[in-house]
Amino acid sequence: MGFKDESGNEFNLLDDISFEIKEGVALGVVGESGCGKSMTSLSVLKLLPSGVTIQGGDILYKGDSILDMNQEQMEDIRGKDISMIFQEPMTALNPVHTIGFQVGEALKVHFPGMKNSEIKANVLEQLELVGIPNPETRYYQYPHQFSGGMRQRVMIAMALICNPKLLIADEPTTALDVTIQAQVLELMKNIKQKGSMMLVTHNLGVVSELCDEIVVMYAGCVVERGNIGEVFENPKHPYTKGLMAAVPSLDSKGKELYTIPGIVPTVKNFEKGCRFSPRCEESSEACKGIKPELTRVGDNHFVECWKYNNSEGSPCQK
Ligand SMILES: Nc1ncnc2c1ncn2[C@@H]1O[C@H](COP(=O)(O)OP(=O)(O)OP(=O)(O)O)[C@@H](O)[C@H]1O
Repeated sequence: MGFKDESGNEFNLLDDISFEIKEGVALGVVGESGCGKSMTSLSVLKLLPSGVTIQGGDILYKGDSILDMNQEQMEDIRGKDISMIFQEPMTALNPVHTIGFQVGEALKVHFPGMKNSEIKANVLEQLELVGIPNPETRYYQYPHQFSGGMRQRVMIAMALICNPKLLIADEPTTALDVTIQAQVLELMKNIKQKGSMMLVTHNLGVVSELCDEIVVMYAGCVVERGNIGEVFENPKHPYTKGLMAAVPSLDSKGKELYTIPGIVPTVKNFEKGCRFSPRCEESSEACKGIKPELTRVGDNHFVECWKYNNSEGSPCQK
């Protein structure tokens, strides 16, 4: 996936992204800001910002290519089969429509035969399920009458109203304060029982609580992915190890918190070889020049690092 700058130069924002979300599985996508998490999740629903295009590869939903789908087919899938929760509920909600209208809109679009009374009953049930008190009253209220946490619950109700097979949640708790975050996470845990989930977050703690599998992204690439237990117990990529070491814990109280040296490069400054090598404490000459391939290092555990590329692993079958 790439874009052209003002001078017409083309840049690859995402490269060689490969992963699968199986039915009933919650996948966490982590990485620092600017690593490409949001671009990856937006591409699943073809909601990329203008100027950013997908130039190769494929995105399959139940075996069908999303990239080959036309506008009408995409509209049929969005909100019904695959739905999305965004970081900022206020920007995603329309201030001039009631909450009831907005939550029920997807039902009207996807189930045109559904009676208004049925739509309302479904909306009230959904508002109740996501923990909004007094749904009968709240149904007729507007977004500005809701707190940040309640607005996020409305967003979740909107995303779930058609019982999607896959829910994509991009930093669903970032804009909320800590106590509300905990409540929304609890809600997400319940949602997880109902289908597949792709959870985009900076927060490894959230991933460990909610997810079955993890994808670690760095500078537009997947650098490690696999089963959550395996990756957390035995992280292989120096970047994953760095992210884990940077999580504060009770043991680290009073000690200086580890930070990964340097910053994520912008797309114009990606290294030719391993993109993490300039920040990597384990890098060697082998890391410069050619990008490593994603390599299998366990049953469901893959890593893109020269340390494993030639010796311990075998190339991943994409
Ligand atoms: N509209 C755009 N046009 C071109 N490049 C963009 C655009 N939006 C984002 N980018 C670039 O794409 C790359 C990936 O950004 P993305 O938002 O996917 O990262 P992220 O990991 O989700 O970050 P965050 O956690 O801050 O949301 C970054 O280098 C960013 O600068």
